[in-house]
Amino acid sequence: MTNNYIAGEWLPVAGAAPNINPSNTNDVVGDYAHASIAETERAIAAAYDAFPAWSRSTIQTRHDILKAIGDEIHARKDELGRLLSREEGKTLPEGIGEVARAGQIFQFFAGECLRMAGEKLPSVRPSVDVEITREPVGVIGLITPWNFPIAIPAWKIAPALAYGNAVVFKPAELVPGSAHALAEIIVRAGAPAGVFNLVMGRGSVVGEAMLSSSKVSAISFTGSVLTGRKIAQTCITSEQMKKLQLEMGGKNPMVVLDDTDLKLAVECAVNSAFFSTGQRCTASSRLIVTDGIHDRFVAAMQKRMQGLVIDSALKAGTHVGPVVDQSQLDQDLKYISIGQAEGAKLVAGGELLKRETPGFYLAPALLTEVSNQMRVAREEIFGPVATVIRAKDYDEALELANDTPFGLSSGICTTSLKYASHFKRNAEAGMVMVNLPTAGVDYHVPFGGRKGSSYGPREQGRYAQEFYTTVKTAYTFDGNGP
Ligand SMILES: NC(=O)C1=CN([C@@H]2O[C@H](COP(=O)(O)OP(=O)(O)OC[C@H]3O[C@@H](n4cnc5c(N)ncnc54)[C@H](OP(=O)(O)O)[C@@H]3O)[C@@H](O)[C@H]2O)C=CC1
Ligand SMILES: O=C(O)CCC(=O)C(=O)O
Repeated sequence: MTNNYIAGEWLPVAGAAPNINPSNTNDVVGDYAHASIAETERAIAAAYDAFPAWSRSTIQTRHDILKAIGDEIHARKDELGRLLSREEGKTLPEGIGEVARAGQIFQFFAGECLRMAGEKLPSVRPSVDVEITREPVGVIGLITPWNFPIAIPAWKIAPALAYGNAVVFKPAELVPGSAHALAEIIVRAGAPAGVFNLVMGRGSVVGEAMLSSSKVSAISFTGSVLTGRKIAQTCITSEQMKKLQLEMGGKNPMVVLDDTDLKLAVECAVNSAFFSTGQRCTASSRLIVTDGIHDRFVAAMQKRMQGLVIDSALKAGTHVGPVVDQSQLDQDLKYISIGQAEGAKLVAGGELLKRETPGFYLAPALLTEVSNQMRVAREEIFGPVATVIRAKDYDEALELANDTPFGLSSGICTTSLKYASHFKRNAEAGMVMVNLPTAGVDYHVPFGGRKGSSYGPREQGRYAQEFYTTVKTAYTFDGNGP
């Protein structure tokens, strides 16, 4: 059984759960610990005790630890990528790519340790100086989803440690393997006891213990809107007001205009909607296509989708791996039926597939004749299911793109500089992509959305310091006269 890492020790715990390979449900990746409330509280207390010393550690110490973590992840990207793909179901190139990205994130934040800066300003009063500095926040609880088993933990853990915070990390129950491997690397790199704690287990047990603890100053969460709202309700009450960062769902539009390069638009749509099995909060799930190109676009999509290889994540040549588990598969199938019942037409995919090994294989689905008011166009499905919505022109396409409760990523495919520039300025989203998939972001720039997609400061890049630090303004009177 694989243990939790609490207070500087790998601790055996009472409970464990099997980690199943979605490409082959007969393959158990391992049995991973399930922590209790008491064990979670122990991890929180250890982080709380370790915080003062770590917050005063030198930037060189933090840099060296983060760099060692990033370097080891990078050096082992093939092996760790295989583990990730085995437990989550994204293809091997996607798994290896994600691990490489996690390594780069730690290397980036190693550099950020050395780039911490403050400000010195004149005061409005004589002989007074004002200094503005950033300080760590305290113990930060990190709650992560299953769809990016190492990159999302990396982009929360790396800035948390870089800016001097102590961490209690709860990975998603479905993907403990990558989290455990990452924890081993962090420990090996020399993070002092208590500074980093891995507590695997249920959201309803471990997660909730973190939310209600007065020793946890801040929570960074990525996952569903439902859980995000619940977290907000627990963390911001009359009893406690934790600092919060919530990254939740998306219903990301990709606008395709008449003047687009059709081949490019189809590649962007297939990548955004179906790669990583559509299980990305940045996935394009609404393809908003103007009249003049609509039918040609749908036909080209059907043709392109016929060429997609859906198979085991670990098999060479697979383009789309399995859905992560039975419950997500049920959700995908349910939404395909809901769409059809609402009047949408299933023009490609949507059927269950049998492969050499038993797994959750679903042919990516394309629904046409979708209106923006249908449930399939409004609710996050989180699977390889895309909808096509017809628009009469650019203005209507933009209006439809913005008519959603979400606002994470928004894309446009066009050869027109005029429309691309207008879209960049007017898309109501945190990220805008021109002639690119809506998913797949750089690791050194801010990530996050608007409206129902995100709450709190941005993640990633140097903007991450907004969440992982707190600002101090210090005034000094030097005793001299004016
Ligand atoms: N926007 C995004 O990036 C993501 C969106 N989703 C959406 O969420 C749906 C369900 O996926 P799911 O993984 O269940 O998402 P959840 O939001 O339930 O899970 C995300 C994380 O939160 C934890 N969690 C669950 N309940 C609580 C709680 N009460 N208190 C604290 N932490 C909690 C989970 O733990 P545990 O491991 O026990 O579940 C997991 O670590 C998907 O179908 C998709 O629509 C999912 C993943 C990512
Ligand atoms: O698109 C990406 O690169 C990141 C997506 C993501 O963070 C998510 O799906 O949770």
